Amino acid sequence: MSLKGLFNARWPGVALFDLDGTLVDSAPDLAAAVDQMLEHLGRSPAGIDKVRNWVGNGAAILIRRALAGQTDWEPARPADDALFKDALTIFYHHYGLINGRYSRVYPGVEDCLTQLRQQGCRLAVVTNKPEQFVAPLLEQMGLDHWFDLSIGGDTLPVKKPDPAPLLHAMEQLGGTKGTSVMVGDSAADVNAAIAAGIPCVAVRYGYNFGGPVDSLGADAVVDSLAELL
Ligand SMILES: O=C(O)COP(=O)(O)O
Ligand SMILES: [Mg+2]
Repeated sequence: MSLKGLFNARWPGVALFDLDGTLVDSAPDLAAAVDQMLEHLGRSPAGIDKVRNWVGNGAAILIRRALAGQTDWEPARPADDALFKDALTIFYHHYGLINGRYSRVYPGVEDCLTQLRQQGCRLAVVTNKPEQFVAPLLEQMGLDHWFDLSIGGDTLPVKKPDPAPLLHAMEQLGGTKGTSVMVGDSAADVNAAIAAGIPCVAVRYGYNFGGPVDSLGADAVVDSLAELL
């Protein structure tokens, strides 16, 4: 189905948006906090180009990847448990201080959210980012007022690619599988949507590292959220 057909058949319904790499380019803040954590542990900084590729499966996997200096995507290699816990605590501290400072809303996002709301669509953020960082980032980016609900990576016992966060958000907003759409940037988003039985639009500009976004199996792939309108 074409992008237009996909949306026309579902609107006004429920749109579930991934956060990092879809609505907001948060990699500069995540990279700064990861590098501060690594320096604290006496290690060399990883830099934004590596860190960007480690985002999308939640903070714990981001930190496991950073400790392993991973250049491949799967699986996150196990790290010494005590070291991992320390690293995660240090990362949370630094990210809490820096969250939103260098992050930017992607072009096309404001227009897309404005128009979807005007059409009566209900909107939720469904992210793997830990919940405590979600509201502060949305507020700082001026995006909080668009969303009826946000689900973080630790809001439920499971996170994307498990379908539960998507289904939970959809049900909370009174949506059905026939009237809901997921919009994301990574394999976690597309696989969660497939498992939930709802269509997924993927953006090309985000952080997916598992290969080209076009081969993830999304129902549509766009270069900007403006294309959804
Ligand atoms: O891994 C993360 O913390 C980012 O999560 P998101 O891409 O699901 O917003
Ligand atoms: Mg993402």
